[in-house]
Amino acid sequence: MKHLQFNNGDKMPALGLGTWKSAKGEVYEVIRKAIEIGYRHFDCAFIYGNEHEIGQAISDAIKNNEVTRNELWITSKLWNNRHKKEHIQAAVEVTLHDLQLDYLDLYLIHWPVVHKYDVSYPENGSELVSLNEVPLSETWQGLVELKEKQLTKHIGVSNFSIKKINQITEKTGVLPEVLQLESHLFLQQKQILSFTQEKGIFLTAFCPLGSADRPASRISEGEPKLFENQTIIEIAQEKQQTPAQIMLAWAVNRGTSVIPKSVNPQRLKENLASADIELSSTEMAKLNDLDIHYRYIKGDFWCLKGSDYTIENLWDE
Ligand SMILES: NC(=O)C1=CN([C@@H]2O[C@H](COP(=O)(O)OP(=O)(O)OC[C@H]3O[C@@H](n4cnc5c(N)ncnc54)[C@H](OP(=O)(O)O)[C@@H]3O)[C@@H](O)[C@H]2O)C=CC1
Ligand SMILES: O=C1CO[C@H](CO)[C@@H](O)[C@@H]1O
Repeated sequence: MKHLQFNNGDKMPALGLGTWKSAKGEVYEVIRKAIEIGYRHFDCAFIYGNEHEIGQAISDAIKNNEVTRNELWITSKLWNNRHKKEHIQAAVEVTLHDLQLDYLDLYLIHWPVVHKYDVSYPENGSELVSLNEVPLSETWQGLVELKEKQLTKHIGVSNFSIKKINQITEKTGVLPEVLQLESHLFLQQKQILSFTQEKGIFLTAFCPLGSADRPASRISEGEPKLFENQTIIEIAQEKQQTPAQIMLAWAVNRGTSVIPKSVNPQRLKENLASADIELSSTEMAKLNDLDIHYRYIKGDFWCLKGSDYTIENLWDE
């Protein structure tokens, strides 16, 4: 498995398993199967509501000598209602308890958005808290301290713009090690990728297959579908691979890590195998031309009337 190597020698496997929407009652078997077929990188989050079951699967696989803790790369994320400095350590401790781990490999700030403490999903602007009140640099400093306490080996951010990364870095003097964001052939994030490469930040691509199983409320009518794209289909046919494998191989071939979600044993295998597919410079050039800057996870659900969050200041575009 290709990997991204950190300054201290730690290696993040280039292809990991996404776990958003992997349902309780189902995800235990999925994780056991994934470990059996060779997955070593798992992308989790408190808000996915399934860390307890994932933890049980990891713990059982370790007890059963199928894998060691050292061989695994486990990411989790701080939810938006725990951004205040006094809440951060307790939040990671809940995640560590649920995952049955002593440390995470990577902990991320999930969104540059703050909710009130008892609000998981805000329904109106009064349930959101301004970044002027709880600045991202305060939350980032909290993650820096978690790393110092060895509760996580690496720290990073998710859904952050270049401007927000610069802000937290200037305030704390500490650069994120990883930026996780939506990236796929229709949203290639070329400017952010060059910024991160210049700074030595690794990029992890989420929704690499277009996230077709998102909640219906987050699907826009007539949105472009990666699986219907002719260039992807033709390259897949020529190489005798599947379209999903071409989408994932593109992400790995351009030096990012990528975290497709699946609960289907056949697709788990297919996706894992894509990390070893080499694409020629001609194939990469054709795929690089498919960018249409189309975002599936729009973030408009945070931009509620009565709050100061807007699409413009969320993405800084
Ligand atoms: N930081 C953040 O804010 C976010 C992080 N994420 C992370 O990224 C992960 C991936 O993103 P996600 O939104 O799940 O979407 P993906 O782009 O990974 O797509 C998942 C969908 O694709 C299907 N699928 C998987 N493999 C194949 C295949 N080989 N062929 C055809 N269909 C396939 C899955 O179905 P099936 O399961 O039935 O195989 C599911 O319906 C998440 O699970 C989560 O861990 C996602 C969104 C936001
Ligand atoms: O990671 C993600 C998927 O689930 C979350 C909660 O619904 C999303 O908001 C987020 O983008």
